[in-house]
Amino acid sequence: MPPSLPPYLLLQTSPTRRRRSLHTTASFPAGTTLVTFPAPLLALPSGPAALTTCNYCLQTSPAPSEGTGGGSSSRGKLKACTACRSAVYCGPACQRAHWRAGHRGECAMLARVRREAGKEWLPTSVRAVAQVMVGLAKKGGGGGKEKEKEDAGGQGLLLLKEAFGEGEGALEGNVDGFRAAGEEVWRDLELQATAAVVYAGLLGEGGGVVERAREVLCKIQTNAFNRLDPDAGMTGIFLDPGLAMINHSCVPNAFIGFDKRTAVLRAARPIEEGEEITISYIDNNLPRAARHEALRLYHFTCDCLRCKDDLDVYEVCQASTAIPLNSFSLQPDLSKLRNPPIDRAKVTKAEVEAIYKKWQALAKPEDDDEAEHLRLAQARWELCRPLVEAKMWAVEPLPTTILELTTSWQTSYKMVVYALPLVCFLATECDPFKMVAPFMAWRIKDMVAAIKLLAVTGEFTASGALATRCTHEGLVGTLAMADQVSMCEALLRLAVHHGSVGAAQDWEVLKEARSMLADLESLEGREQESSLLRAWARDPEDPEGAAFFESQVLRPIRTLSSFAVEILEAMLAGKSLVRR
Ligand SMILES: C[S@@+](CC[C@H](N)C(=O)[O-])C[C@H]1O[C@@H](n2cnc3c(N)ncnc32)[C@H](O)[C@@H]1O
Repeated sequence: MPPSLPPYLLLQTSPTRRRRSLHTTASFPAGTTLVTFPAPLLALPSGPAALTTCNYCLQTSPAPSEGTGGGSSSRGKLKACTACRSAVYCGPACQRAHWRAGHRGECAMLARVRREAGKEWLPTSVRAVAQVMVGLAKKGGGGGKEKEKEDAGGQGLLLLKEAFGEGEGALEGNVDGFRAAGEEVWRDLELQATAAVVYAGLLGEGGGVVERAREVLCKIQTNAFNRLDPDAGMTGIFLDPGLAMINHSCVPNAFIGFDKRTAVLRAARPIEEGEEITISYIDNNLPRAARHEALRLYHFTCDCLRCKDDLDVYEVCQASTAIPLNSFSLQPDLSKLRNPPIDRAKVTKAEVEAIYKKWQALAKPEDDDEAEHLRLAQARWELCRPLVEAKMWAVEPLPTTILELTTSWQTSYKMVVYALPLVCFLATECDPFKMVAPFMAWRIKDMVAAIKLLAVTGEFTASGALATRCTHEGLVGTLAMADQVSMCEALLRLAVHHGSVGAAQDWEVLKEARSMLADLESLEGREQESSLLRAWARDPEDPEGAAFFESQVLRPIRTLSSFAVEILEAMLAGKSLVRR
């Protein structure tokens, strides 16, 4: 039993290809933190990010500044290890902790690679395999196993040997699956394994050391998680033998978040006693063929309910036990989540698969050329037309098409005002159906994006500049009439409440939301509005608070959201922008 697992999660072993799985011995409400994994076997920033991300806590920092010319180099606020200069840290505490957690074993190797091969960093998988191989090559302390257990490093070494060994506690490697995946895949693994062995200085060991390293790589590919950071995107890999016992489902009951060097497993919906804990290894909202393609790396065919019955995102949402959590959200109309107003007759699932394939095949512009990006957005929107006709806004690739456009408009002088209806649309018509639990990070991120846009449009409204920056009279009129400060306060209360459940307490987005809320609460002359919103946040059924939220927040957000499609049609399909 991996030591990182608590007693209320039972490891079960069956002879099927799924082998081991984790089951609960108790029930848990949605949002419960089930386990934290603070001491991974491997936690690495990705490739070159080793020079811009603290190698221990994995926090990124501003762009590197020039070295000081002495024995150590300074990279922004990060300081490099003076010996290898290939691992950087945000402070001495992280540097010391990383030394104990594994840098002790790789420092000399990284220094040699820099000296002899001129490489400042290694590809993530190569560095990971080299780290493991160096660890496995260690003979252990002079005092034997018992002595090894006594010190923290020894404990880590024992776990490493167990995970990458052959015994019962060994990680699944799917080696036969990788071998059967074809010559190209197998050869590529060999190249990476060879590089790791060479860099680790173990080539002379003989005895099938490259073969051994390839098996290590197979285990890492099967069990390490891409450390997905909602702010910075992908930032490296994370492997814990306990976390690695959790199987995949496209309708998972749990999800992983990352907080610096710790992975946190939380319940995505209420979980019953005895249920298997599952997470999604991939973006589970893609159409089935795309999901199965993404899962090929794991060498199994998913037979979850979503796959068996080919359920789309709306069918999954309709059956979700997390729906009631939306009473306190921007989509409190629970009947809409249970009976979405879509027209399935307009597009078949096979057509959705075909749309997704063509959408993926569209070439992305290589630079920032605005015209090229617009052409791509137009082509994507045209491909998604059957989904638009069916009003299936939450079915990929439509929400991603809208999200990418919104993200680029947010920072565009010309388009920023139009980004607001789009982000309101995402937060009400796409996100709640795709991610039913309101504490999911992407739902919170879109709400915070709406708050920031409201702050921008609020300034334009106050200065009278709005009408000159926007030709959509409905949008101008709605913003002129809206109490944009109360809208911001309500969104902030939602973000802070749900962010505190589903994310790390020092998640940047959450910290920012907390500080913006404190600023708004201290504004003079808004005592009445604030008190009504506080009442609604305490109890979403509070009659006065709920009425205020409905009329001053939800109604304008729905109106803004209702402009999104005509704005998209005008900007992407050349239709006129309706003036009202
Ligand atoms: C991270 S491990 C999960 C633990 C694994 N079951 C074990 O016994 O070590 C990932 C591997 O587990 C298996 N697996 C995970 N989810 C599965 C599923 N839904 N159906 C079948 N096999 C699955 C696959 O072999 C996959 O490559």
